[in-house]
Order: sequence, then structure tokens, then C-alpha cells
Amino acid sequence: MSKSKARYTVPAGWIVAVSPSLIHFDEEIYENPLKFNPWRWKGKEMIWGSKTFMVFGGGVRLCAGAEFARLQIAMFLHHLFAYYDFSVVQECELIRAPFLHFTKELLIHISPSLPSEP
Ligand code: HEM
Repeated sequence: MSKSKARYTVPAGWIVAVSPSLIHFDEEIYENPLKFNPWRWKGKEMIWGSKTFMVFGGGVRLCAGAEFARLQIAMFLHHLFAYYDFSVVQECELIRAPFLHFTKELLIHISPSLPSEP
């Protein structure tokens, strides 16, 4: 039976919520979805309204800050990698159930990187 025809029984009293971001963990769309792979969206349809990329929601409720968030993330990552050294001090497990949360604090040590020799 295909996924679209799957039948589920929802027990009385349960809350049903839609989590669009779960599409990013569909193995039929993204190979090995839990592996860190920033290039996984290369070649995928990235336009608003895409059925395979829903980080910022879609339709009339599309995130109003999507472009601002993309710019901020790009600037943050650029500065982090260009000017700082960082290392994980305390690892922790990530839980997706279905929303992301941490089992304990993920501690990261960040310090300004030393200027490289000329
Ligand atoms: C990585 C960062 C962000 C992510 C992943 C994100 C994600 C989302 C998602 C999925 C929705 C749709 C919620 C729904 O369907 O009801 C949404 C809505 C919204 N977001 Fe974001 N967002 C981000 C950053 C921001 C920022 C920086 C702003 C403002 C400066 C912002 C403002 C809004 C607003 C106002 C809405 C409601 C839009 C509406 O219902 O008309 N978001 N966001």
C-alpha cells in the first residue's frame, strides 16, 4: 500500500499536528536523511510551494522572515568559520519526535581564531 493510501486509527483525545519539516527525513526523497550533508538539496526543487523543501512552511502562511533568516544564517556561518575556532565540549543526543530537541545541553567552546602566519 502506498503511503498516500495508508490508513491510521487516531485514538480519541489525541492531538493531531502536521509537521511539514518531516518531509526532509523521507528516504524516498533524500538518501540517508539523518547524515550531515549540506548538499542534499542540490538539484531539488527549492521554490516556494515545493513539496520536497518545507523549511519555511508554504502557501499563505509562508515564513515572513525566510529571506532574512537565510541571510542571517549565511553571515553567521561565514563569520564562525572565518574568524573563530570551535569544538564540542559536551555531546548530546538529538531527538526528533517529530520536533527537534536535545537530551541535555550541547556545550560548544568558541574562541577567536589566531591570525595565520603571513
Ligand atoms: C531558520 C529560521 C526560521 C525558520 C526555520 C522559520 C520557519 C517558519 C515556518 C515553518 C513558518 C510557517 C508556520 C505555519 O505554517 O503556520 C513560519 C512563519 C513565520 N515566520 Fe518564520 N522561520 C524562521 C525565521 C523567521 C524570522 C527571522 C522571522 C522574522 C524576522 C520570521 C517570521 C515569521 C512570521 C511572521 C511567520 C508567520 C507568517 C504568517 O503566518 O503569515 N521567521 N516560519
